[in-house]
Amino acid sequence: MAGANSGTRRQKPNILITGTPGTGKSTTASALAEATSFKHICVGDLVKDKNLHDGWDDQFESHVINEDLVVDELEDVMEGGGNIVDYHGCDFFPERWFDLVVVLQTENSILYDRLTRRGYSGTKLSNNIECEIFQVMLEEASDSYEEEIVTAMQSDTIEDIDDNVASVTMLAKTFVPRQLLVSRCFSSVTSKTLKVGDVLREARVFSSEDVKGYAEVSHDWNPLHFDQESARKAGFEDRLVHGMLVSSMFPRIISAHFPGAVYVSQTLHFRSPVYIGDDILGIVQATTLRQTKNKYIVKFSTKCMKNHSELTVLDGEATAILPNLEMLQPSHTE
Ligand SMILES: Nc1ncnc2c1ncn2[C@@H]1O[C@H](COP(=O)(O)OP(=O)(O)OP(=O)(O)O)[C@@H](O)[C@H]1O
Repeated sequence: MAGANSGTRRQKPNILITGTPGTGKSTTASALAEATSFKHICVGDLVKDKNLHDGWDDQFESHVINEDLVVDELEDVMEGGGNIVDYHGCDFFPERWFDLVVVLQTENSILYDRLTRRGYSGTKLSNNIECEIFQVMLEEASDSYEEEIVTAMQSDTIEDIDDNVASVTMLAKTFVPRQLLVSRCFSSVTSKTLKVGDVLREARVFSSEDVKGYAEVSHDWNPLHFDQESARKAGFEDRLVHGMLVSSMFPRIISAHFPGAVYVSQTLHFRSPVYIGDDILGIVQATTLRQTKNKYIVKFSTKCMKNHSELTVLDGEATAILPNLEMLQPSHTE
């Protein structure tokens, strides 16, 4: 599955919203489409409108979807990116289509009431409730896509919808095309849940333009970053990326996952040089969580490694205040 959608040239991500019927896929997808200006594709409607089915199933009271016709119908539009696809299944879509797969989940009694209100009863009702109890959709998504792009989100209340839309919008807006990031990943950690041990990761390759841009704002024009000869004379293999620029991966990773995070401190040890063009993996792991009145103070171990080796180039510790963690379940408190 590795590298399933590498090589894609889309500039905007494709997002799949999946889950058991009634978990709020259409509601969430349409709010998300409004927030992002992405296109909302409701596969159920598409199947009906374009006759992409093999007839009606009396037992399940729904059309028998023709998966091949659906894939053919959507292939071109998915290539362009910027799509939000909503469907209660996900294993037949080509893996390369999606950059983020959101599995909505709803507490069983809430889902039971919602489906009953929609007229579900008998086998249809019990099948769907069982599907939710056994987390069938999460398992299908986990089996079909890379772990890093699959995220489960609770969808019990209207506030959950708002939170989920805000989180996914943030991820969509910070999407970096594959040709710029070697292994961009959406973490399964969401802005609503965090526990000790959770890890956030993101990869980045720093270019000459990045180094020049950093020098322009920092006024650090050290020749080691711009002149190969100077870098070699100083004992390096090539031009260096500013260490502080590399370390900027940490606040970027934390704030991308926890919008509104207030960065309090960061220690840094520069262990090994980073050269322009190196593929760097930033790793941030929650090590302690402390709850105060209405916010959480979280310590993270922070590390950058060369992506294809075990070499640590930079490490340290960060502390941040996270204001929006209503569902946080602290495993450890200080
Ligand atoms: N998080 C939520 N909080 C409150 N109500 C919700 C939530 N999610 C969905 N609902 C309500 O549940 C009903 C079903 O929602 P929706 O149609 O979005 O679900 P769905 O997962 O797309 O279902 P289907 O797969 O059958 O199309 C709607 O009346 C919607 O308003």
